[in-house]
Amino acid sequence: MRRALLLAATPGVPVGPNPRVGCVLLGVDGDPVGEGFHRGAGTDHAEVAAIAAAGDRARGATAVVTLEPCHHTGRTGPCTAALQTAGVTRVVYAQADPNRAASGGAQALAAAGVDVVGGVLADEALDLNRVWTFAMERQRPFVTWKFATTLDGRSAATDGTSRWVSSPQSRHDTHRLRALSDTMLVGTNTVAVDDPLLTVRDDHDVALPHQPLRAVMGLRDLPADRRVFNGDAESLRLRTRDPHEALAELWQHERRHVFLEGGPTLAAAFVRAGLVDEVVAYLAPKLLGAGRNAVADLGVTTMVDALELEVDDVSVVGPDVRVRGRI
Ligand SMILES: NC(=O)C1=CN([C@@H]2O[C@H](COP(=O)(O)OP(=O)(O)OC[C@H]3O[C@@H](n4cnc5c(N)ncnc54)[C@H](OP(=O)(O)O)[C@@H]3O)[C@@H](O)[C@H]2O)C=CC1
Ligand SMILES: Nc1c(N[C@@H]2O[C@H](COP(=O)(O)O)[C@@H](O)[C@H]2O)[nH]c(=O)[nH]c1=O
Repeated sequence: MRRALLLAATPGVPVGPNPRVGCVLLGVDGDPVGEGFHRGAGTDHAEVAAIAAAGDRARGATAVVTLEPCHHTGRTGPCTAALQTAGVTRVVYAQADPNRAASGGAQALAAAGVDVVGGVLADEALDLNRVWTFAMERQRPFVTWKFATTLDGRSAATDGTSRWVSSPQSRHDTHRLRALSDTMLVGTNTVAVDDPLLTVRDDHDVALPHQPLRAVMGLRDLPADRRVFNGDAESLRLRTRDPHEALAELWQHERRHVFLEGGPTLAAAFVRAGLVDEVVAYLAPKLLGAGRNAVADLGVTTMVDALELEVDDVSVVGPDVRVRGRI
């Protein structure tokens, strides 16, 4: 299972809405005879890739897989059928499939006479697909709200400028985090004021080959020549002010992880709706004294009602401090 977990964690995969999955096939004498991992929606599932690698040696084999084998036809066929056709007689999996559409594989295999064991290193498998699992259980994308603020809690100066609050090191770090998501999200006013690109770029400011969707939320019309609508990545207008509606639409587009980059108005709307699942704040050692608050009104009027973060990481990034936590 540790080998299967390593395969699942292969960097750069999967591309698209699917989880990371790895599989090792052990032949009748217990030696590995094939292995595989999932590369992204529409490509072979890990079990099918491992079976292809094992060939005839899959007959009588044990499949060790990080996620319960799927039992549905999506873009590809059910792994339960592929395992049985290949003659696999035992299946050991880590995490039960939280995807309602694809679950039931363990039960189906057991009913067909396959020896099935679940839950082996389940926590490690879950950790690998933390965001995807959350999204599947809630049937909506996981939301990370990231913002950069001065020490006195400002995200822009009074004239609207915010380039830059955080240091180059922090901004490189942000691009690393952007790359982990499948959707960038900002409000219409950030597009109007900042004209952001919202792409994922490397340390030399070059766009990476795979880009998240760039979503802009709000009702107003925006000029077509804003950079967020250029051809560097896909763009989407979410013509709503309702965070639930926006996430539902993104879910329809098979989005699992939204990276909300502001501004303060949109961020407040998501916080008030209880739809921020992770906060990443970069605190820059700068003072503005006036300007835009890092987040707009949250309806909190007294200290005991302050929203508190359960902090799981505090790191120094260049001259800034990065705080990560859950509300
Ligand atoms: N330091 C940082 O990390 C960041 C700083 N900034 C700075 O923040 C400023 C822009 O922030 P801000 O003005 O708050 O803009 P936002 O990007 O939050 O956009 C606000 C607009 O979004 C639309 N909207 C969508 N959903 C809602 C909702 N639920 N409630 C209210 N409005 C909604 C409204 O416009 P509509 O009429 O179209 O519906 C609203 O005017 C700029 O100065 C920018 O530089 C921005 C991002 C990050
Ligand atoms: N000002 C500010 C941030 N602002 C966010 O980054 C967007 C610009 O993205 P791009 O055009 O792709 O570089 C901007 O519109 C806003 O959403 N981010 C930060 O890490 N640090 C900062 O100081």
